[in-house]
Parts: sequence; C-alpha cells; structure tokens
Amino acid sequence: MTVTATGTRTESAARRYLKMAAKGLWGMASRRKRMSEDSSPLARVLNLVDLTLLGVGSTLGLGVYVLAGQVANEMAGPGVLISFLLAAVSSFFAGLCYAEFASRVPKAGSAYVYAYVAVGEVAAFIIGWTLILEYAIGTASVTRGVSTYVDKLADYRISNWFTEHLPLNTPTLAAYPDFFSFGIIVLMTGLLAFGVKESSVVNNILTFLNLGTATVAVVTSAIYANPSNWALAPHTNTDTGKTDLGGFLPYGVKGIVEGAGTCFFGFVGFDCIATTSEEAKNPRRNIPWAIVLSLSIITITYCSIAIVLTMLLPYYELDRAAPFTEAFKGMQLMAVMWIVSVGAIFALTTSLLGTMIPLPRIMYAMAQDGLLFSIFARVDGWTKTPLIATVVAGGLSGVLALIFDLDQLIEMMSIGTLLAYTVVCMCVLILRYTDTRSRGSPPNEKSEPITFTRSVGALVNLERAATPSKLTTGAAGVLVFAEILLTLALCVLLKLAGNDLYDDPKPWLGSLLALLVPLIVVVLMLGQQPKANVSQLAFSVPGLPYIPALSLFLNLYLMVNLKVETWVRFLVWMLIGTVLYFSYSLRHSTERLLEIAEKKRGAAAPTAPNGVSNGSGGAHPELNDLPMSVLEGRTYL
Ligand SMILES: NC(=[NH2+])NCCC[C@H](N)C(=O)O
Repeated sequence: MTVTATGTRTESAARRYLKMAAKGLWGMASRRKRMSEDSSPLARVLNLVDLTLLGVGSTLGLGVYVLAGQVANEMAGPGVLISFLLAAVSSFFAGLCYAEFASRVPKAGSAYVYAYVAVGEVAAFIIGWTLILEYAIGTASVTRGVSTYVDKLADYRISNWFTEHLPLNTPTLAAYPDFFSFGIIVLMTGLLAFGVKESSVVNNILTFLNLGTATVAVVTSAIYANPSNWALAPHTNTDTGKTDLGGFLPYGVKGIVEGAGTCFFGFVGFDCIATTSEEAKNPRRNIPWAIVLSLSIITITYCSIAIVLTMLLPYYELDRAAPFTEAFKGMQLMAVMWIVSVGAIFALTTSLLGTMIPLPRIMYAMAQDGLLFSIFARVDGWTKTPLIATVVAGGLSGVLALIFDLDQLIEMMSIGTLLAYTVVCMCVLILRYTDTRSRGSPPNEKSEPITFTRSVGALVNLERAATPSKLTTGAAGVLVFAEILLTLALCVLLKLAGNDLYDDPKPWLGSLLALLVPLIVVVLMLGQQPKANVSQLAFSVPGLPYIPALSLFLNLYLMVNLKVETWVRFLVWMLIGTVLYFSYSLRHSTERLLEIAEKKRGAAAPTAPNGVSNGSGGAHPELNDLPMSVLEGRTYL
C-alpha cells in the first residue's frame, strides 16, 4: 500500500515537474516583444535616397562583375538573363515581406525584431544569432573579394610575397594571413564608428560611381554587341574536345534553374536597409519604399549586364572570374577596361559597408532586449552609433578575414540569409491572419465557445468571417504550419530527385503529386481565411497568401540544396547559441523581466505605480536594472 502511495506521489510530482517544464519552455518560446513608440538614441539622419543607395550599394557587388559571366559560361549560356530574372522574382518576394514588416516595426534589427514581435523570443534569438554569423562571414568574404581583386590587378604580387614569406599551411586556414583584408576592415570600422550619416555619404558617392562604371560597361558592350551570339551553332573546343551547345538556352531549363541559384546571391544584401530603421527618417514609409526601389534598380542593372555580356561574346568565351575586364582587354579597349576594373572595387567597397552596417545593429537590438551582453547596447553620445558593438563586430570579421579559409565558410552566409528570408515571410503570414486583439489580452466581447466542429469548419472559414477572430487565427496558424511542413517535404523530395527530374521524371511523379496537391489545397484554404486590416500600413505585401507561399518555397528549396558540411557547421554555431541563450539571454531577457515586474506590480497594486526599479527586485535582482519607462505604453503588434 505504502509503495503504491509513494509511487503515485512520485509520479504526480514527476508529472507536475514535466508540466512546469513544458509551461516554462512554452512561455519562453512564445514570449513576444511588445512595441513602444519610444525614441531611439541613434541618430535619425537617413532619408529615402540614402536608404535606397544603401540597398543598391550593399547588394550590387561581385554580382555585377563576376556572376553574369560565370553563370553564362558554366551553367545557363545566354539564358543567364532568365536566371537573373528568376532570382530577381524570388528576391522581390522576400523584399516585399521585409517591406511590410519595416512599415509595421520601425526598429533596428531587421528579421530578428520581426521574429520577436510576431513569433517569439526563441525564434528571434535563433535568427539574430544566425544573422550575426551571416554578416560576419559576409563581411570577411566581401573583403577577401576586394583583396583578391586588387591582388589580381597588381599581377598577384601581394599573394606571391605573402605565400613565400608567411605561409600558413594549415587546413581550415587561409594560404597566408591576409593583412590587406584586415586593414580594410579596420578602416571601415573607423568610418562606421564615426557616424552613420558620414558612412552613408561615402556609400552614396561610391554607389553612384559604381552605377556609373556599370553604365559605361553596359553602353560600351551594347555598341559592340552582336545579337547572333544568342543563336550560336554548337561549337567544339579544340583544346578540351568539349562541345558547347548553341542557341539561347544551350542547357535548357536545368541550366537556368541552376544558374538562378547562383544569381540569387547577387541579390543578397538589400536587407541591410531594414537594420537601419532607427536611423531612418520616417522609417515606416521610407524603409519599405527604399527596399522596393533598390531591388528594382538592382534587377535592371543585373539584367542589362546579362543581356550585353552574352551578346558581346559567345557565352563559352566569357571569362569566369572577370568577364568584362577580359573582354575589353581582348578588344583593346584599355580605357574602358580600367574604368570597369576600378568600378569593381567601388562595388565591392559598398557591398562591404552594406555587410558591416547591419552586424553591430543586430547586436545592438539583441542587447537592448537583454538577449546579448548589455555593453553592446551602449550608444556613444557624440557619434550616436553603437560604438562598442561596431568595434567588436569589426574585430570578429577582421579575424575571420585575416586567417580563415573563406571558401569553406561562404555557404554559411547563404544559410543565414535564406533563414532570415524564410522567417520574415512566415511572420508576414502569421501576422496577417492574426486577430491582434486575441494576442496578449483577451477580446472584450463575449464570443461563442470554440468547439471541435467549429474549429474544423474554420479551416475553410465556414462561418464566412470577414475579420480575424480567435477561431480563425487558430485555423490560420494550423494551415501556416502545415504549409511550412509540406513545402519543406516537397523541397527535400525535389533535392532527392535531383537531375532525374529532368532526365526521367516518371518514377518521381507520384510522390511529387502526393505533396504538391495537399500543399496547393492548404494554400487555397489559407486564402479563404479573413485577413487583418492593413490599410493603416504604408506598405503591405500584395497577393497574400500566394506570394509569401512562393517565397517560402524558393527559400527552402535553396536551403535544402546547401552542402551537408554547411548544415553541420551551422548546427555547431547553433549549439554555441543554445548555451549562450540558457546561460545568459534567458535570465536577462527584458521581456521576461517585464513580465515578472508586471506580475509583481499586479500583486502590489495600486500603490506601486512604477513598481520595479526602487531596489525591490527581491528574488529577481536583475529587475533593479530595469528602467521604469520600459513598462509604459508597450503593446503587442
Ligand atoms: N549580407 C551579405 N552577405 N552581403 C553580401 C552581398 C554580396 C553582393 N550581393 C554581391 O554580389 O557581391
């Protein structure tokens, strides 16, 4: 008897602990950031032109001077134009989602903040932590791009000297310590620490010069263009014996799709605009429009380049590393060749600014929320920049650029970007179909009880609700979740099918349809759900839920195509993040402390209007550090 009693007691204690743990985990994961219209200590100085040029500058980089030639030569032939258009469409989809969020949340931190207000703390931490890696590796690799390019212009004298005198000869490390890259990062960190307006002026000048040289390259190539290069006959290379096919699409749809995957990375970088929300004038209007405008300029530039380059020479004769430079050299147009070479350096420098600006701002945003060390949230009184975060970010990227073999790390950048795009697009779906009244506080009016039958009916909006309610919010949540799972499964299947899909698709058709049909049904059902009114937003994504659904598909597809090693490295980084989250962030999370403070205030009401920073933290000494003002006027989105 006693044994049973103890057994039952232990069991119920175990169940109680499990329940508590589950509740704690759920509370942690679903804790969302509340917004307040408090002013930012950062300087609000960037206007629409600055923001647009920031987007163009950070995005147009190696893409202009390398990608078009490389993709045409290796994958798509003249069809590289369609590859760029496909990449543009998928980047636009993501860009529209960023634009909508920027008009909802005018805060520094981009995808990190968006996830925090829409999904919850854990998702936000994951995305913030991933973005730190993305931008650090992005910065290091763009700098390495500058240094390699300058080395090439100097006839490889720099690399020859260093490999001879200071070789590193260690796997995972670079061939030699790249002091040139390190120096560039130090210089840029200095500029960024000095002020964001100053950095933006430099960016504006360099971006104009970059667009200018790109125009020179396009116009010169257009003068010498030969449209018959789009309708070549098959050609056999006498040296290698390889036959290059002719026509506009020598490698068909497969070549175009493969090329689009590479071209996509030419469009990475515009999200930089969304990290500067606290430094933008009228961010709710200017940031969304800057994203759309810069993506339009970038698409026009890339497509013009793809057209003229493939008309200038037969695609198989284009140089893979520096197509314009080599083509103009071959045509004895030395002045144009030099203009284009210098233009490439401008382009890379602005790309570099574009990767260096976001990193400290993400760190700043996370530190402000208590998820990273508070020292990163300090803003210098004179420069009005997050000075310490800027210097630490520069140091981190500098070391990466100095000694690491970046070819091995470059794909980690892609994971970060794609994950951020995916999360932002998911957040748009969630927020649009959410009854905001049902989040945080219960709705005032009495509603009918939610029964199982009503919930099932809500999946197709049987009651024809015109605005989101608690019931339809739940249904939309289930549908979005199902959509994500089905899209992911479809992408994995497409990856497994690989080239078979082009050569012999029959064996795969059954399983493809088994995923595609339910996915389409789920998206159509989501289309039936009532949407929140967004008329007050300066920008909202059109074509919901179809555009975010396509965006989700494209991003996940590119993600499953990354190398396994990349995923393993990413998991290691995430593991480090998990340790940090549980040992630091969870305890210091401002939102969590606010929740505790509010509970205490509720208990002590009505006498303690400000309740916390009077040294009464008690069991939560961290509360004493919480400024009173943060408790006031905060609402869920
Ligand atoms: N956040 C980044 N990873 N930025 C890198 C931008 C690279 C740029 N799109 C280029 O073609 O050179």
